[in-house]
Amino acid sequence: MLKDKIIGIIGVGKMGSALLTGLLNVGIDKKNILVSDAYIPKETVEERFGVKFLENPQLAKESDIIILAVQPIDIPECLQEIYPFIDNSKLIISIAAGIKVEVMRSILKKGRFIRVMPNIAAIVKQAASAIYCGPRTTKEDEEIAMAILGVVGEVVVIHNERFMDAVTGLSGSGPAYIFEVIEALADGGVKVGLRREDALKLAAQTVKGAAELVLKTGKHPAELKDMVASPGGTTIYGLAELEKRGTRGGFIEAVVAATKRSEELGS
Ligand SMILES: NC(=O)C1=CN([C@@H]2O[C@H](COP(=O)(O)OP(=O)(O)OC[C@H]3O[C@@H](n4cnc5c(N)ncnc54)[C@H](O)[C@@H]3O)[C@@H](O)[C@H]2O)C=CC1
Ligand SMILES: O=C(O)[C@@H]1CCC=N1
Repeated sequence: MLKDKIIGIIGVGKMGSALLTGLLNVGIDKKNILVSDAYIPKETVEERFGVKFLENPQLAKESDIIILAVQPIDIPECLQEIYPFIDNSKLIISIAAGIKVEVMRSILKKGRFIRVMPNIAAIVKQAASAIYCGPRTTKEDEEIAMAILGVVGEVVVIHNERFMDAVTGLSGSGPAYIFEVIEALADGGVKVGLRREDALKLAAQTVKGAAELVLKTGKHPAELKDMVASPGGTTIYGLAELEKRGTRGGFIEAVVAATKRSEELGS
């Protein structure tokens, strides 16, 4: 389905380059991918990825699918640049936090829009992504977005755009929360005498293993937690410390705050 389309990626920073690498890794022909970036030099991009580098307007003209992978603040300028080359045959997929389909539509007037939210684990093909298909998109458009995001991880479809901000607060920003957890667990390990490298490996693998258990068993996390905590054992003492410090409430409020910020970015 993607093989006969020209895919243009605007912005090849952290997320744009992860998507580009994912597409190349599943065998999309380099000739069918175009990229642009306002700051990363053409030579650097062409040498690193072997794909054609164009300015934004030319990229928009030549692409069937345009992926916007710039910061939210840069979206309006990008859209102004590509405006003359957008007609209803173009599918525009934005990964920008907060930017609503209607905002893009109001600038470009034409085109079909899909708003998506992947996360940084796209770099290792373990992203948790959500997609929202705007009005006038087709079933094929949805399948295309699923296929593109699918090259970097798991994808869910969201049917109400309002919840894209919630996705952003949870899984879009979420890896950063978990990196702090991993760092803190490793620090704890170092405090009780482990070597830093061992502590970090054990902490990261612990998070990965716990996540796999939730995903593969389908059990509620509380049930899995109970499987770890033996009566009068070590785990319940650790958990009691987390409860004293309101750790669970902290994570809940982190998601709420990031969701609100996503809403602000879009207003
Ligand atoms: N970093 C993350 O974990 C995630 C980021 N996002 C979203 O992805 C988007 C990109 O984020 P990152 O890749 O982290 O940012 P980044 O800063 O690494 O990359 C953005 C790229 O856009 C380029 N750029 C800026 N203005 C441009 C223009 N007018 N034309 C062409 N290129 C331009 C920059 O030179 C840069 O290379 C943002 O909108 C962000 O909200 C979504 C999910 C996760
Ligand atoms: O922090 C941000 O705004 C972006 C969106 C989700 C993850 N990073």
